[in-house]
Amino acid sequence: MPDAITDAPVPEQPAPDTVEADVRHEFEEGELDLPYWLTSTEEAANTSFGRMLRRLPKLLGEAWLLAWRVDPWTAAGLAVLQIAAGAASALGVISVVGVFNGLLQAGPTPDRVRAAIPSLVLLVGAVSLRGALVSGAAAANGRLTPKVYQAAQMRLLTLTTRVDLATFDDPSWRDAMERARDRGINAAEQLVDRAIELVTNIVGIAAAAGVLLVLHPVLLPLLVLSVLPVAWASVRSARLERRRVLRLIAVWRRQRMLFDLLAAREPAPEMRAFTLREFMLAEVRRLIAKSTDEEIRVNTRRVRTSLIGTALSAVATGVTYAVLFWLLWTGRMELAAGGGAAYAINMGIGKLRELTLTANRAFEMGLYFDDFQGFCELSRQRAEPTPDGVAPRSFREITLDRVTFRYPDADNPAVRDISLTLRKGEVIALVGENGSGKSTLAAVIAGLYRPQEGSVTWDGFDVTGLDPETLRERVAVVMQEPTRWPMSARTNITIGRHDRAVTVQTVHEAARAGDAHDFVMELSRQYETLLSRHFTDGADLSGGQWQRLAVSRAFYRDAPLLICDEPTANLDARAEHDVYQRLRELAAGRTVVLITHRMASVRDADRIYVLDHGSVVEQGDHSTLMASGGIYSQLFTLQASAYQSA
Ligand SMILES: Nc1ncnc2c1ncn2[C@@H]1O[C@H](COP(=O)(O)OP(=O)(O)OP(=O)(O)O)[C@@H](O)[C@H]1O
Repeated sequence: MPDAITDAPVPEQPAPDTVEADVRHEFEEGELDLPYWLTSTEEAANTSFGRMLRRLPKLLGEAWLLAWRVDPWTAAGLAVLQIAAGAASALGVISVVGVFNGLLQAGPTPDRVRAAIPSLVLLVGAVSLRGALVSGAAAANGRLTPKVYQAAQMRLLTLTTRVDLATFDDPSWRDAMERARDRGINAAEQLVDRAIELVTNIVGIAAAAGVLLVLHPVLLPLLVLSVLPVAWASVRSARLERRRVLRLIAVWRRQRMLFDLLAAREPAPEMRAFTLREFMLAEVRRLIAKSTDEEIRVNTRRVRTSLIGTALSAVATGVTYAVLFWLLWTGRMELAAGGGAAYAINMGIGKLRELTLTANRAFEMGLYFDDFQGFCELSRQRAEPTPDGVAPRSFREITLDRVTFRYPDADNPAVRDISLTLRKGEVIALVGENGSGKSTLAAVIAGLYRPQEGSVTWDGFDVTGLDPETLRERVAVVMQEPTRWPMSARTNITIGRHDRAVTVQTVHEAARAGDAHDFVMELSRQYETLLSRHFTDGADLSGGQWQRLAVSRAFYRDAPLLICDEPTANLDARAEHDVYQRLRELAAGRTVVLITHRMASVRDADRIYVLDHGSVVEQGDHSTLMASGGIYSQLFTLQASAYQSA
């Protein structure tokens, strides 16, 4: 989208429509025709068939295991009912053949009817029994599949929330997550169904095949042959659809992102202010057109494939019946047996088609369930290690020794070779230009990212040996872009220590410390006001008010290490002054890491680290750094002079 526009080559003195054409050209290539970021999924689509066939039994087993874990009694009941239904339908086939045998045998008609009656009674019994069993199975299924869906959803969320933070910046993991979420969860549910259906079909076919084998062995392979083209067509069709999904998954993601942007409250003002409506709609239209074209193309190919399969199958069925007639013609088979055989062939073809369709659906769902399982496995590999060590309740010293951290897929480290020490009761400031690595370093200190090189120690304990959750229990963070939790004002504060019993006094204290109390009291339901305009009676706050709530949340957390990433960027001058005043009070006995671009706020810090391109280039207190005449003194003087001249 916009990046494609900026990257587009612009001729020196272009005619306006030449630029338009270039831009459009660049634009169109970006999404579908040049999907370098889709290469891996393309490969998956190409290589998945053989692998998938080999994996299918295992996947069916895994889906079944999921169902078994969720509700073993219902799962077992369902399996028994479905298999019994298959057996009843097999009995039906055999009894119909018996009816034919009776009716077509030699002798007077009343004798023939009499001979057919026992089989007819058996047939009625088998059909009724099958009906009852199928209803029972449907009831069990209705109970089981929602639970499987729920279990799959919970597994996905549990694993997603357990991966380490850096994994969220890995696009391949995000793609895998989208695929697992979009289709994988459904596939888990459906695969359980398909696994059972497959068994039922196989029982039914075994009956038809048994009958044919007894009547004449040559009929069975012919029967199989007549269904093979349909099977081929179904599998090919599933692969085409799967390839479409893989090709378009990133386009759909983008489409959904744009859809959310167009429908969400937050970007709505800017969308109007910049008159972006047509621009954005055009982009959505373009993406929809791309995916619709692809869908039509694939649908046409699927229909063509199905037509070829059906035509070939019709020819093979014709051959089967021709062979049957030949057997009757040449006296190799009795007429009575011929009637039964014709019925068994008809039934067999129907059952085999059902089996093919079920197997195909199982195959298709297996592909998506494979995605789901693959994502679960990937997330397990990326799960944060949870060593047994417990972080000390408080600490005297946190030391970073030659720490380097690189985001996934990034060319350069965001912080490199950094050594520093934070002592209890100190206020440490991190300053530097945009992108110099301050937030990343703060996240490393907070235990949110694990550095690839170097070590972080708390009172000499290497954090790699400590359970990260216990470490974070000791840290309070005011994020640069605090999350606007769509919950009440009270919860927005108490979520900072959600497991602590809430008292009015502690909530008010934290809110006062973060300068949030006064405006919260002005809300329609004060602390109980829902902070989301998406719901009736919900309220929204200004950027500064949200920031004050975030500061209050951090105060409420009451942790020995407080990390503030530009806590006052949206605050007015008075609120900023008050917050810093309280931060200084709070710092007594605690450690504060402060990131800010407002140089006046850091002059009282015990130590200031100046970052540039991920490295510490200067350090010391305010007067030392001013005296050295480096970046810090330049930035400070620049800001001070701006105020003085104003
Ligand atoms: N999630 C991420 N994935 C990949 N790269 C990132 C990510 N976050 C930051 N970076 C990159 O890491 C570098 C350091 O970013 P960081 O946010 O730490 O800088 P900063 O000094 O806090 O900037 P600012 O003053 O603008 O907040 C930048 O080059 C940035 O592009």
